[in-house]
Amino acid sequence: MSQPAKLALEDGTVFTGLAFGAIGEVSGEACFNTSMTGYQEILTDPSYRGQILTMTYPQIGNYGVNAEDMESGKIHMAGFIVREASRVVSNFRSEGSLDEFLKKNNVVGMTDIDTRALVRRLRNNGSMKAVLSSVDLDDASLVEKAKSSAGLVGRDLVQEVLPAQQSLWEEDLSPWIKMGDKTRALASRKDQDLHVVALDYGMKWNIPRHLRDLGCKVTVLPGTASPEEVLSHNPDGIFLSNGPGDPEPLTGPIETIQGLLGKKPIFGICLGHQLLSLACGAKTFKLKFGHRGANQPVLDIQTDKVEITSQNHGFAVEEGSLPSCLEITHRNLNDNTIAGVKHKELAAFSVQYHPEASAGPHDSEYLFTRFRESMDQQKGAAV
Ligand SMILES: NC(=O)CC[C@H](N)C(=O)O
Repeated sequence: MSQPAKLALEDGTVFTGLAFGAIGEVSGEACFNTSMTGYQEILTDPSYRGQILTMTYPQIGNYGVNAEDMESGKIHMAGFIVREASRVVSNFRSEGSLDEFLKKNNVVGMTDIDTRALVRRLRNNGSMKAVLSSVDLDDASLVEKAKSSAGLVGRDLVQEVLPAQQSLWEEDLSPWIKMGDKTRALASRKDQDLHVVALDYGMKWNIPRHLRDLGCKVTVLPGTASPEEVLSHNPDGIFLSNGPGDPEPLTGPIETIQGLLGKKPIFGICLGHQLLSLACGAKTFKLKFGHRGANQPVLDIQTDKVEITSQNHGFAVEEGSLPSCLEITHRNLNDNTIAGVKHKELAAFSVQYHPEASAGPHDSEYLFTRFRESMDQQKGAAV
């Protein structure tokens, strides 16, 4: 029989459920994800650093976990909450249960609360600081801890998930992705005729897998690299990755991007999109409860097509602050916020969502092709 666990929000609400995964206590921002599947990719996405995530889908864990579906080397999120953890793990790819995976990664979890009530509270009142504990079960003490916890705003969380050193990316895109998507338009290329430097702020691994699949050699550098360091690799293009937390305190990476703009084609995803926009003079703001899920509709203004996208962000680029050098290319159709921008004169564009999916639909894969085309164009022009 599991022992009890509690989630306390800074507004004084306390949910009591059962402990799951590791026993312990963590603080973080309470948020929710509306994906029905993909919990392993979500858990290992480094952008969740500092957050306690609740899945809205009521039963999680039924297909287990495996060594292939990792989006980074470990789980970075602070805590994980599900309504019901599947008691049965059944899939031919499964190598273990979600409970064991959480324990192995020392991640505190909880099951058996009314996740609908929690999510409704977060949607109505906004994301909140929270404490999840299976060691302290005193409501007043937990609420106090939630109130005095650090929160996300103004903190540099990227330094906690940065790679220690540069590396050459060597993993291919999973054959399951290609097999599962019969409409997949992208042809795999092995030639590595282009070189991309990926600035890693907590990068999801399916991004360099995609770049490699498009025929790019990918050198991964810590996101704190200087413009000189990046350019010393003589890249054909520069990729700006996703990553955790508030983008505004990341002054070093923003200055680096300013030093790289116009030198080589740039493509940014999520935090990379926010940093590119900040480098061009825009501002970012905190969304009320963020966008997290694999079912977020986005309009590509250029083609007038709607794509269903995978998202995980709590901040966004402020429309009123957009400098005249940037043009809006994509909009989130749930709340009309900016979902993509491009530079009007220089080869630089970015999206607030995740074309690499993992987990989620592959509608937006075309963005990798756009990046490849902008590199091909610039390389062709230079010859
Ligand atoms: N996935 C990401 O890169 C997230 C970006 C940023 N940390 C945000 O929450 O908005």
